[in-house]
Amino acid sequence: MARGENSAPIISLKKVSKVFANGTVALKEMSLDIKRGEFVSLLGPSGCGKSTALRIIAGLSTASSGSVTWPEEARRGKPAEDGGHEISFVFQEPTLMPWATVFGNVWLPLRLKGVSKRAARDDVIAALEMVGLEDFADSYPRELSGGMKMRVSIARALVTKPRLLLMDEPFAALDEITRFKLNNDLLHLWEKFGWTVIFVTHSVFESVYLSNRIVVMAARPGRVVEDMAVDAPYPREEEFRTSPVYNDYCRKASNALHDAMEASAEA
Ligand SMILES: Nc1ncnc2c1ncn2[C@@H]1O[C@H](COP(=O)(O)OP(=O)(O)OP(=O)(O)O)[C@@H](O)[C@H]1O
Repeated sequence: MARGENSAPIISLKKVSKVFANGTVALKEMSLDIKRGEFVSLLGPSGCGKSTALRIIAGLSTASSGSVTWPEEARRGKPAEDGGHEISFVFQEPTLMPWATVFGNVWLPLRLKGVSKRAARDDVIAALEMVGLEDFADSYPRELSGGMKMRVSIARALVTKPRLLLMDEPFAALDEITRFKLNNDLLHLWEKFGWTVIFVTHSVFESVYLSNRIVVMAARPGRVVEDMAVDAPYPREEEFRTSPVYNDYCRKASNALHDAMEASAEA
């Protein structure tokens, strides 16, 4: 079956609202179905609720109203153990433990599940190989560049073999060359392993390059204003960045973002 087609959504948000204690309406009636294998970007101006939506999906925050369900799991009759839903989260900052080696940092999620260092070894090395850092297992974070630290953070997210990868502006703090390189590496991994990815970004260019679907959001209150497919084949390599089809999608996404910002300013 082609990715994302003819299957129950992996996660379904129905009219999800989030009102913080100070009265801020971070999300208003957000509905979103994500299917297995999709690479979905949440694109929108600052404050439109992208991170809030991701945190609710991850179970790090709860909705004030509306529902968050996992229809595919329910259909398989196999809810995730301990409500875990096989999710991993990558934040904008690598958030590595400075006193631990690269190996120790990547081992952490398994260690928290009670997996010993010896038992975790193969999985940790496999995750480091995925991000090209297998030779740096004994290095400390201070010895690594910004891009390498982010790779460690990604390896730490991958070591538990998640089905859903949530990424909150993971490359925003990196220089453009490193960002492009990590974009390519992430796409290669996604194509190989078939995860589902929800990727938060401010960048039109990054969202078009990576995703097969872009959900554009507006602020005050945070809401979905456009849901557009990026119907360009993978693998996408550097030539895609200079192709007419890429430019067309960037223009479309840029117009949608512009409209979203106007809608946010008017609100
Ligand atoms: N804990 C909180 N208490 C009160 N308001 C909050 C809290 N967290 C977020 N907000 C507000 O909710 C709105 C949505 O925030 P959120 O961080 O989800 O937006 P975002 O689209 O991810 O923004 P950015 O792109 O700047 O990271 C903003 O107005 C923000 O100030």
